This record gives sequence, C-alpha cells and structure tokens, in this order.
Amino acid sequence: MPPRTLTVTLPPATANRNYPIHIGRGLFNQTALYRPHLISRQVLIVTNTTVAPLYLDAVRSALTDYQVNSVILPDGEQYKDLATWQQIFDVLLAQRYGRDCTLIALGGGVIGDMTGFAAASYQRGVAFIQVPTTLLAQVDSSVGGKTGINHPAGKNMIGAFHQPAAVIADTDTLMTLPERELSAGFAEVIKYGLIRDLDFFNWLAHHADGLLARDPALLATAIERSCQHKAEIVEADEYESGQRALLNLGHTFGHAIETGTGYGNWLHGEAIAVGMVMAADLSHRLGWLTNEDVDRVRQVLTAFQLPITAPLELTAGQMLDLMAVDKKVLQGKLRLVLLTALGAAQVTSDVPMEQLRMTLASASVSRGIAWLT
Ligand SMILES: NC(=O)c1ccc[n+]([C@@H]2O[C@H](COP(=O)([O-])OP(=O)(O)OC[C@H]3O[C@@H](n4cnc5c(N)ncnc54)[C@H](O)[C@@H]3O)[C@@H](O)[C@H]2O)c1
Ligand SMILES: O=C(O)C(=O)C[C@@H](O)[C@H](O)[C@H](O)COP(=O)(O)O
Ligand SMILES: [Zn+2]
Repeated sequence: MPPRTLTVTLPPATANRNYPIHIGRGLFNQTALYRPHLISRQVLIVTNTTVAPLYLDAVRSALTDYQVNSVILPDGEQYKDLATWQQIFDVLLAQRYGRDCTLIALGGGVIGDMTGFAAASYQRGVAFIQVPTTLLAQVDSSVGGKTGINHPAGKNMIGAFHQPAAVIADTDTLMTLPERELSAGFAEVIKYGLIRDLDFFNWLAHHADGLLARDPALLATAIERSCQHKAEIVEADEYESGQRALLNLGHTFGHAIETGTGYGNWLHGEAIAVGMVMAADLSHRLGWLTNEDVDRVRQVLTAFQLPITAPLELTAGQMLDLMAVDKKVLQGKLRLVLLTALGAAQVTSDVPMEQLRMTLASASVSRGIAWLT
C-alpha cells in the first residue's frame, strides 16, 4: 500500500495554514516529510519514557542535518499536567531555542496535546509537527489543533487551538501498541461512524476481528477515513462554534469518568465508549433511537473489546457535578451531543434531568438504582 496524503485546508490568517496528513508505513525516517516544515535548524522532539526507546532514534535519523534535542516526559494521562508540561520550556530555554524553532510531538494523544500547547505558548507561538504513534492519535488527536493539559477538576481545561505544520502517521508503530490501547483508539473511530457515516460504522462492525488483528490494509482504510472526517469538520468549524462539537459525542460523560476516577485509570477511549453508550441511551429515552439501535452501539463497542458500563465508584450526583464543567456548557446549561439516528448527531441543551439521571443509572449494571443517589 503506498502512503496517502490528505490535506487540511484552513483559511489563511497571516500565512498559509494548510497542512498535510501523511499516512503509511515506514514514514518515520523520511527526511523529506519533515524538511518543508522546519523553519530553522532548531528542533525539539518531545516524547515519553515508553515511546523514546522504541522510536526516538528512528526520528532522529531523519534529522541529522538539524540541531536536535529531546525531552522525555513520564508516561501517562496523570502527567498531562502543568508541572510536567513545564519541563518542555526548561529545555527550550536552556538550549536557547528561538521563535523559529520546531517542536515534534512523538507519541500518543497525551504527548501530542502537551507538545502542541507548549508550541502554542513558547514565545507566544512556534511551529510543531505531530508524529502520532497510537491509533487514537493517528485518527483523532494529531489532527485539528486542539492542544492542552488537564486540571485536577477537569479534562483539557487549560489549552489553546494551535494547528500543526504537518502530521506524519507511520502506521508501523501500531504493531507495538498494547491491545488495550488499540481498542481505546477504535472508540474514536467508531465515533465518526456514529456521528456522520453509517456505512463506515457498518464497515467497522464487519471488520472488527481483522482490525483488532492489525491487518495493515484495514487499518490504513480506517485511519484514512477517520482523518478525512476529522479534516472536513475542522475545515468547516475550526474553533468549535458549531458542528465541531459533534466530535465530542460521549465526551461530556467520558471526561467526567476520567476525572472522577483519577486520570489514567480509565483510558480516554474507554471512557468515551461508555459515554457513547450513555449518549445513545439518552437519545433512546428522547425517542430519537430505537432500542435496537442502542443495542447495536453496545454490540459494536463490545466487538472492539471496549467497556459499555460505567465505573461503580461514581454516583450520579458526582457525575453531574463533573459534567457541569464541560466546555460545551453555555450560560450554565449543559449541552450534550446526542444521536438522532445511527450516523447522525446533534447538540442539544434541552436535556430533561430525570431522563439524564435514568441514563446514568442504567449504564451502571451492577449498582443499578442505588447509583441514582
Ligand atoms: N487533541 C485532540 O483532538 C484529542 C483527541 C482525542 C484525544 N485526545 C487526548 O489524547 C489522550 C489519549 O491519547 P492516547 O490514547 O494516544 O493515549 P497516550 O498518549 O497515553 O498513549 C497510550 C499509551 O501507549 C503508549 N504508546 C504510544 N505509542 C506507542 C507505540 N507505538 N507502541 C507502544 N506503546 C505506545 C504511551 O506511552 C501510553 O502508555 C487523552 O489525553 C485525550 O484527552 C486529544
Ligand atoms: O477535535 C475535537 O474537537 C474533539 O472534540 C476530539 C475529541 O476526541 C478530543 O477528545 C478532544 O480533546 C475533546 O475536546 P474538549 O474540548 O472536550 O476537551
Ligand atoms: Zn476524544
């Protein structure tokens, strides 16, 4: 399979902001993919303790003509925080990096979000390249320019929109990804099917076994179609004043689960899988989906080894408190992404509290009604 390149086309602010998404095997060490986006010789690779031993040398080998430094952060969602993020600036300043430097994010979504936010902030904004190494990062987080870090009270609460100069998604990296992480990535892939592409959703259901077995052709198709969806939405609504919010399907619930259970205990994709079941359940309670539709959502997520029930340690009250800090809240009112059919979504602020509480209770199989308190 030859590599594919998609383009994210954005309106120019002061300069051309379009950027390529390269998808394919063996892309890491191709100097030609990096060179057009490097403004000066100063390059900082940001990665973590798991990814560095696997791939840092390969990326460095593409950049022998440059002054390359690296910063290796601790691994985990619990380190997507202010203190860890500051380490990036310590290196940039110690090495006297200027405004024409380029940061490279080598890793999953955590590294991508933190590096992008560092690039948005250092000297008020420098360039960065996304080199995503997880499925989730290749299909979602590396594209679109949402960058940031967590606060103990809420996910991604501190951040900026800052688009990358390029995305280089080397699909060979997925061969070393743990199975649990691969499944978590599929939650965001399934999300595209649920919000805007029923054919893709059905295709994913049909190929679940092959995708989990990492068939390279199937993976390439899933990644390309996901990036196409993300690019189209970001091109239409870069700053989330409208349809970009649909990419948040399951996230109001999921982010509450991640924050409430302690960052890193539930993977982002796992929490979003449960969140999508909750969104589907609530859509059914509003009469928008049939019972069979909701079962189908559960079945497909289960086929990808994803959870479909909520963590037991959170009460509905705690969930609602955590959901109240969601970034989609407007004038103090919760706004949720719900499904009007499989393959179609909308944002609604008219969520009856009683129905929402029923949804929160029903997604917790073991605790049932006690979870309502
Ligand atoms: N900016 C966005 O648009 C956006 C979109 C979705 C998710 N996110 C964020 O992304 C994060 C989740 O990203 P993630 O799922 O990639 O998690 P992650 O970055 O924590 O990576 C998952 C795990 O896999 C390891 N890893 C990475 N690449 C590997 C490889 N090739 N082989 C072996 N191990 C590898 C990592 O070290 C980590 O332990 C969350 O913080 C979420 O909020 C952001
Ligand atoms: O790109 C977007 O827009 C998304 O919402 C993609 C999500 O998968 C991602 O998890 C994002 O970081 C969530 O954004 P947030 O604004 O709810 O923090
Ligand atoms: Zn997400």
